[in-house]
Amino acid sequence: MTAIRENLAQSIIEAGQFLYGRGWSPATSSNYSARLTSAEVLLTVSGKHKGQLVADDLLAVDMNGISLENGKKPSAETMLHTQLYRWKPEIGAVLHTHSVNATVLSRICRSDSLVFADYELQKAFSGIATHESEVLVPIFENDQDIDRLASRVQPWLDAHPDCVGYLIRGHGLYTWGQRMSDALRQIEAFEFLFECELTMRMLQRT
Ligand SMILES: CSCCC(=O)C(=O)COP(=O)(O)O
Ligand SMILES: [Zn+2]
Repeated sequence: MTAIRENLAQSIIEAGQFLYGRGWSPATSSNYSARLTSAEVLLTVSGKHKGQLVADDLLAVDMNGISLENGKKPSAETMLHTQLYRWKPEIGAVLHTHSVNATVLSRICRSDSLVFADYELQKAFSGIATHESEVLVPIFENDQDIDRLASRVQPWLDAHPDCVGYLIRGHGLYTWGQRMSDALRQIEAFEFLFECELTMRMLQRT
Protein backbone atom coordinates (compact mmCIF):
# COMPACT_ATOMS: atom_id res chain seq x y z
CA MET A 1 0.00 0.00 0.00
CA THR A 2 1.37 3.46 -0.86
CA ALA A 3 1.89 6.02 1.90
CA ILE A 4 -0.78 8.26 0.32
CA ARG A 5 -3.33 5.46 0.36
CA GLU A 6 -2.37 4.53 3.91
CA ASN A 7 -2.87 8.11 5.12
CA LEU A 8 -6.20 8.49 3.34
CA ALA A 9 -7.36 5.10 4.62
CA GLN A 10 -6.52 6.19 8.16
CA SER A 11 -8.42 9.45 7.69
CA ILE A 12 -11.52 7.50 6.54
CA ILE A 13 -11.24 5.01 9.42
CA GLU A 14 -10.95 7.84 11.95
CA ALA A 15 -13.84 9.72 10.33
CA GLY A 16 -15.97 6.60 10.76
CA GLN A 17 -15.06 6.28 14.42
CA PHE A 18 -15.93 9.93 15.02
CA LEU A 19 -19.18 9.93 13.02
CA TYR A 20 -20.38 6.63 14.47
CA GLY A 21 -19.51 7.92 17.95
CA ARG A 22 -21.65 11.00 17.42
CA GLY A 23 -24.58 8.79 16.35
CA TRP A 24 -24.55 10.11 12.79
CA SER A 25 -23.67 6.78 11.07
CA PRO A 26 -25.80 4.11 12.82
CA ALA A 27 -26.42 0.51 11.83
CA THR A 28 -23.92 0.21 8.92
CA SER A 29 -25.39 3.33 7.28
CA SER A 30 -23.23 6.02 5.64
CA ASN A 31 -20.30 5.92 3.26
CA TYR A 32 -17.08 7.88 3.08
CA SER A 33 -14.42 8.53 0.47
CA ALA A 34 -11.21 10.40 -0.30
CA ARG A 35 -9.56 11.28 -3.60
CA LEU A 36 -6.54 9.05 -4.30
CA THR A 37 -5.51 10.57 -7.63
CA SER A 38 -7.15 12.63 -10.38
CA ALA A 39 -8.66 9.36 -11.66
CA GLU A 40 -9.23 7.24 -8.52
CA VAL A 41 -11.19 7.44 -5.30
CA LEU A 42 -10.73 5.45 -2.08
CA LEU A 43 -14.19 4.49 -0.80
CA THR A 44 -15.87 2.35 1.84
CA VAL A 45 -17.08 -1.09 0.78
CA SER A 46 -20.80 -1.74 1.12
CA GLY A 47 -22.50 -2.84 4.31
CA LYS A 48 -19.73 -2.40 6.90
CA HIS A 49 -20.11 -1.04 10.42
CA LYS A 50 -18.69 2.45 9.98
CA GLY A 51 -17.35 2.73 13.52
CA GLN A 52 -15.24 -0.42 13.09
CA LEU A 53 -13.64 0.09 9.68
CA VAL A 54 -10.24 -1.42 8.90
CA ALA A 55 -8.03 -0.78 5.86
CA ASP A 56 -9.45 -3.85 4.11
CA ASP A 57 -12.93 -2.28 4.23
CA LEU A 58 -11.83 0.30 1.64
CA LEU A 59 -11.36 -0.04 -2.10
CA ALA A 60 -10.31 2.06 -5.04
CA VAL A 61 -12.85 2.92 -7.75
CA ASP A 62 -12.46 4.94 -10.91
CA MET A 63 -14.34 8.18 -11.53
CA ASN A 64 -17.24 6.20 -13.02
CA GLY A 65 -17.57 4.18 -9.83
CA ILE A 66 -16.08 1.02 -11.31
CA SER A 67 -14.26 -1.11 -8.73
CA LEU A 68 -10.53 -1.42 -9.32
CA GLU A 69 -10.18 -4.22 -6.77
CA ASN A 70 -11.46 -7.76 -7.26
CA GLY A 71 -13.69 -9.26 -4.61
CA LYS A 72 -14.74 -6.00 -2.96
CA LYS A 73 -18.21 -4.51 -3.38
CA PRO A 74 -18.19 -0.70 -3.46
CA SER A 75 -20.74 1.31 -1.50
CA ALA A 76 -24.23 1.23 -3.00
CA GLU A 77 -23.96 5.02 -3.24
CA THR A 78 -20.61 5.17 -5.05
CA MET A 79 -22.01 7.24 -7.92
CA LEU A 80 -23.01 10.02 -5.52
CA HIS A 81 -19.36 10.25 -4.48
CA THR A 82 -17.70 10.03 -7.88
CA GLN A 83 -20.04 12.62 -9.39
CA LEU A 84 -18.78 15.11 -6.78
CA TYR A 85 -15.11 14.40 -7.58
CA ARG A 86 -15.88 14.82 -11.28
CA TRP A 87 -17.80 18.04 -10.57
CA LYS A 88 -14.92 19.76 -8.77
CA PRO A 89 -11.27 18.70 -9.02
CA GLU A 90 -10.50 20.45 -5.70
CA ILE A 91 -12.78 18.12 -3.73
CA GLY A 92 -10.60 15.71 -1.74
CA ALA A 93 -13.13 14.03 0.59
CA VAL A 94 -16.86 13.23 0.59
CA LEU A 95 -18.91 12.16 3.61
CA HIS A 96 -22.46 10.79 3.71
CA THR A 97 -24.20 10.38 7.09
CA HIS A 98 -27.59 9.28 8.43
CA SER A 99 -28.24 11.36 11.55
CA VAL A 100 -31.61 11.54 13.27
CA ASN A 101 -31.75 15.31 12.77
CA ALA A 102 -30.93 15.17 9.05
CA THR A 103 -33.54 12.46 8.60
CA VAL A 104 -36.30 14.18 10.58
CA LEU A 105 -35.69 17.65 9.15
CA SER A 106 -35.66 16.37 5.58
CA ARG A 107 -39.01 14.66 6.25
CA ILE A 108 -40.83 17.51 7.95
CA CYS A 109 -39.61 20.11 5.46
CA ARG A 110 -42.19 20.01 2.67
CA SER A 111 -40.26 22.10 0.18
CA ASP A 112 -37.36 20.96 -1.97
CA SER A 113 -34.76 23.03 -0.13
CA LEU A 114 -33.78 24.53 3.22
CA VAL A 115 -32.21 27.93 3.75
CA PHE A 116 -29.97 28.71 6.72
CA ALA A 117 -29.57 32.42 7.42
CA ASP A 118 -28.31 34.56 10.32
CA TYR A 119 -26.37 31.75 12.01
CA GLU A 120 -22.77 32.65 12.87
CA LEU A 121 -21.86 28.98 12.40
CA GLN A 122 -22.56 29.25 8.66
CA LYS A 123 -18.98 30.52 8.49
CA ALA A 124 -17.82 26.93 9.09
CA PHE A 125 -18.71 26.23 5.45
CA SER A 126 -16.04 26.76 2.81
CA GLY A 127 -16.60 30.04 0.99
CA ILE A 128 -18.95 31.58 3.59
CA ALA A 129 -17.57 34.69 5.32
CA THR A 130 -20.58 36.13 7.13
CA HIS A 131 -23.81 35.15 8.88
CA GLU A 132 -25.50 37.59 6.50
CA SER A 133 -25.09 35.15 3.62
CA GLU A 134 -27.54 32.31 3.03
CA VAL A 135 -26.76 28.59 2.84
CA LEU A 136 -29.16 26.90 0.46
CA VAL A 137 -29.45 23.13 0.93
CA PRO A 138 -31.47 21.17 -1.64
CA ILE A 139 -33.54 18.16 -0.59
CA PHE A 140 -33.76 15.40 -3.20
CA GLU A 141 -36.39 12.67 -2.99
CA ASN A 142 -34.88 9.36 -1.95
CA ASP A 143 -34.46 6.74 -4.66
CA GLN A 144 -33.16 3.17 -4.54
CA ASP A 145 -31.88 3.73 -8.09
CA ILE A 146 -28.68 5.63 -7.28
CA ASP A 147 -27.83 6.38 -10.90
CA ARG A 148 -31.24 8.04 -11.28
CA LEU A 149 -30.74 9.95 -8.03
CA ALA A 150 -27.30 11.10 -9.23
CA SER A 151 -28.86 12.29 -12.48
CA ARG A 152 -31.24 14.49 -10.44
CA VAL A 153 -28.41 15.86 -8.29
CA GLN A 154 -26.16 16.78 -11.24
CA PRO A 155 -28.21 19.69 -12.67
CA TRP A 156 -28.40 21.22 -9.19
CA LEU A 157 -24.61 21.03 -8.79
CA ASP A 158 -24.09 22.51 -12.23
CA ALA A 159 -26.44 25.40 -11.44
CA HIS A 160 -25.05 25.96 -7.90
CA PRO A 161 -21.24 25.90 -8.00
CA ASP A 162 -21.14 27.11 -4.36
CA CYS A 163 -23.27 24.23 -3.04
CA VAL A 164 -21.79 22.87 0.22
CA GLY A 165 -24.04 19.86 0.73
CA TYR A 166 -27.43 18.31 0.13
CA LEU A 167 -30.05 16.21 1.86
CA ILE A 168 -31.84 13.13 0.58
CA ARG A 169 -35.32 13.00 2.08
CA GLY A 170 -35.70 10.47 4.89
CA HIS A 171 -32.19 9.27 4.16
CA GLY A 172 -29.29 11.56 5.03
CA LEU A 173 -26.71 14.20 4.24
CA TYR A 174 -23.90 14.55 1.70
CA THR A 175 -21.13 17.07 2.15
CA TRP A 176 -17.51 17.37 1.04
CA GLY A 177 -14.29 19.35 1.36
CA GLN A 178 -10.77 19.80 0.10
CA ARG A 179 -9.49 17.60 2.92
CA MET A 180 -11.17 15.12 5.25
CA SER A 181 -10.95 17.70 8.05
CA ASP A 182 -12.95 20.17 5.92
CA ALA A 183 -15.66 17.61 5.20
CA LEU A 184 -15.85 16.70 8.90
CA ARG A 185 -16.13 20.36 9.88
CA GLN A 186 -19.02 20.75 7.43
CA ILE A 187 -20.79 17.67 8.79
CA GLU A 188 -20.57 19.15 12.28
CA ALA A 189 -21.77 22.54 11.05
CA PHE A 190 -24.74 20.95 9.28
CA GLU A 191 -25.64 18.95 12.37
CA PHE A 192 -25.53 22.08 14.52
CA LEU A 193 -27.77 23.94 12.05
CA PHE A 194 -30.20 21.00 11.74
CA GLU A 195 -30.57 20.90 15.50
CA CYS A 196 -31.10 24.68 15.71
CA GLU A 197 -33.68 24.52 12.96
CA LEU A 198 -35.60 21.65 14.55
CA THR A 199 -35.53 23.37 17.94
CA MET A 200 -36.77 26.64 16.42
CA ARG A 201 -39.60 24.84 14.65
CA MET A 202 -40.64 23.09 17.87
CA LEU A 203 -40.59 26.35 19.84
CA GLN A 204 -42.60 28.11 17.16
CA ARG A 205 -45.35 25.51 17.53
CA THR A 206 -45.78 26.14 21.26
C1 LIG B 1 -28.25 0.46 6.35
S1 LIG B 1 -28.39 2.01 5.58
C2 LIG B 1 -28.88 1.66 3.88
C3 LIG B 1 -27.83 1.94 2.83
C4 LIG B 1 -27.33 3.36 2.94
O1 LIG B 1 -28.12 4.30 2.82
C5 LIG B 1 -25.96 3.66 3.26
O2 LIG B 1 -25.61 4.81 3.43
C6 LIG B 1 -24.93 2.58 3.36
O3 LIG B 1 -24.75 1.94 2.16
P1 LIG B 1 -23.34 1.25 1.80
O4 LIG B 1 -23.64 0.37 0.61
O5 LIG B 1 -22.38 2.33 1.51
O6 LIG B 1 -22.91 0.47 3.02
ZN1 LIG C 1 -27.14 6.29 2.79
